[in-house]
Amino acid sequence: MSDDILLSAGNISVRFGGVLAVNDVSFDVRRGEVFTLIGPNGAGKTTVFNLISRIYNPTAGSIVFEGKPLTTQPPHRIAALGIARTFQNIELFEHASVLHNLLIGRHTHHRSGIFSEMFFTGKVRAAEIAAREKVEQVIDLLDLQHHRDTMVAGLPYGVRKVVELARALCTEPKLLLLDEPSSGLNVEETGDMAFWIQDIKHELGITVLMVEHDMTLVSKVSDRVLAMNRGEVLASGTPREVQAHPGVIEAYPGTAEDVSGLRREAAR
Ligand SMILES: Nc1ncnc2c1ncn2[C@@H]1O[C@H](COP(=O)(O)OP(=O)(O)OP(=O)(O)O)[C@@H](O)[C@H]1O
Repeated sequence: MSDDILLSAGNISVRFGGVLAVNDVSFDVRRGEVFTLIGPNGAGKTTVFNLISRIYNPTAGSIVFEGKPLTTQPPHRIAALGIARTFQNIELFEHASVLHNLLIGRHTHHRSGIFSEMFFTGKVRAAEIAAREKVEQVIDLLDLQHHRDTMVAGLPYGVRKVVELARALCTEPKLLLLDEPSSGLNVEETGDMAFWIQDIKHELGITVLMVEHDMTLVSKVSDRVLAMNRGEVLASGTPREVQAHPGVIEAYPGTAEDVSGLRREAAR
């Protein structure tokens, strides 16, 4: 596997009873890029995400991360390997402040041994200082200073999405999985989200693998796109190439709006 490939999925399939949710799908995610999975509802995008986070096991195929097989790793090792994710439905501690959520997020992924923690050794102190510094850096990057001491439950939905993104970044991932970052956001908030994703790529150099429906966001931030339908790969390439692909436009029978959105983006 070439050095510039961070994650490689080879001929992966997943079957749930009679449903072949993912059927012989292969793709590579290059270091430093934003790679996006698109496709109509039920295409298999979330299942691919859940394979990478080790929530599911593939029925067939392999996933390799930094040259090592990922599918032999237990789910709790994923964060330590350098993979962080956000969820379609935000998962944060509602009754803790933004700062605490970020510190907890950081802490659960960077544990020292029980002995060092009990005696608060130099190593633990250094880790605590590093955690604080990282959290402050992320608060600055995502412009969350104003909300740092606010309880998550009291924040508007759009800000909570940014906090969830911040929590994932505090673990200093090599690969960030974003599950529908624009879901529930209005147009202006989606524009802000595009801006944060670009900053994460350019300023932190983090590779992003995203599932997203909003084609404006997809076109703005993605280097490459993989379109899926009914568990299979329909097309892959730049956002423009994929959106102009006849099979992709055909696969969006849902609403006229979806299709015209795709055509509009492809024509830009
Ligand atoms: N745990 C499960 N058990 C049984 N079937 C499942 C499970 N997870 C997903 N599926 C099925 O697998 C197929 C792919 O679903 P998946 O959620 O991956 O699609 P998706 O592209 O993420 O869709 P959406 O855009 O609606 O989130 C669907 O037919 C779905 O019903």
